[in-house]
Amino acid sequence: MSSDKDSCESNVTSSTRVAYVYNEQYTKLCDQMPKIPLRASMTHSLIAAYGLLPHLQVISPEAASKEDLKLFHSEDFIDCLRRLSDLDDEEKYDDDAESYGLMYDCPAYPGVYDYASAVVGGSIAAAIHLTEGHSQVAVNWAGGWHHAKRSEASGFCYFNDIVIAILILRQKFDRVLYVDLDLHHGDGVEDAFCSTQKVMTVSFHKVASGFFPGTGLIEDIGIGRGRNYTVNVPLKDGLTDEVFLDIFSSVINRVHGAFKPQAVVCQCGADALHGDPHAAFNLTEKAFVRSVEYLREWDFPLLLLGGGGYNFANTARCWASITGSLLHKELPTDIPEHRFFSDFGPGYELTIEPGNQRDLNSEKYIEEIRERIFGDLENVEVEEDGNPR
Ligand SMILES: O=C(/C=C/c1ccccc1NC(=O)c1ccccc1Oc1ccccc1)NO
Ligand SMILES: [Zn+2]
Repeated sequence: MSSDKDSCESNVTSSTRVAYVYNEQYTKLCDQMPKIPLRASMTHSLIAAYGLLPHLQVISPEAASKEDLKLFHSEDFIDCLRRLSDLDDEEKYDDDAESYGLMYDCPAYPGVYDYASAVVGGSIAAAIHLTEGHSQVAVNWAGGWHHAKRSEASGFCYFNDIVIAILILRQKFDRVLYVDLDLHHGDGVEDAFCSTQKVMTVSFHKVASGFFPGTGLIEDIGIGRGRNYTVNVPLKDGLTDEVFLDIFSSVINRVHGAFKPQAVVCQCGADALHGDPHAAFNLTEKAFVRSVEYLREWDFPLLLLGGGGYNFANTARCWASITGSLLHKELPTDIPEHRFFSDFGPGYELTIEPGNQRDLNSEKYIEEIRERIFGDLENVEVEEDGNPR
């Protein structure tokens, strides 16, 4: 029985409610990630400054247990990260560190285990919220670490919260679709599910010689039973909102028709935005907002995660815009006064200017990859009851 609160609250049902992973300690932990200092707080503060919190169902996460982490990661890798995390910086790395990727891009800084297991706990809480039917959409902007492998940290990713969240969704949903919007190929998630028909991974990313991680070529379509259930959309520098949304909508439309997903996970890595130090694509927040709106129209349980994004103000702009769109709230263009207001200069506006780099994605190139992917998807046929034809 709804109380006499204003009407917009009373007709919030599980199908319109948006779950939002947050608590103060969680955000403070995520702020400590050396590559993205304070980004978690900047994102949360902007969402709060736009008055969105009262319309969200805030879910407070607990750190993932070792059992949770073992759903995907090897025990020796987990133990190594735990051990190195407890050392202070002066201690020398043990020689295992390198074999587990815990050097260079993924230093095992003090407390990294607490950060990485907290983030997995956030994505687990969001996934469970969806399997229990409490809401149709759940968001963990601190998650999305798509490069982490079973026994190896990679590309600033320690534990793969996405793979573990998908495994939890699979406990209830027979077919789960994973969509990766990050500038980089979602290799860790693709590797985890490349040989199964139960999870289709679709990654849109930059491919160029020497660009990390170097995988995600159009001819990589999965192996064994999973053949044709991996989709890679390799793109070039200068990508615009229009070209992206055109290839995104046509590919996702075919994926939907062929794979008939019952739940969707979307990684919204914001390093594909104009203004990111990777300086690759010309995208604005509109590419992300419209992509998520497209996925939302199917009205399947939808889990949204963050990921890359190293222009922190633009990343906050993008994820706040998506959050507002999920709530059908038009956010005023002027950034509201809040703790990080000064980071949003010189324009202090929510919208991101499109980049003007030359678009190397010719129409011919886009048509070639679209036709190739459509052809591969012709081989995907699932029965409504989930068995392959
Ligand atoms: O964002 C990523 C991975 C990025 C990455 C992985 C391995 C090696 C290099 C990487 N990228 C960079 O270092 C990189 C390249 C250009 C501009 C900013 C970059 O990141 C940062 C991020 C924060 C601080 C310094 C550098 N995956 O989604
Ligand atoms: Zn990235």
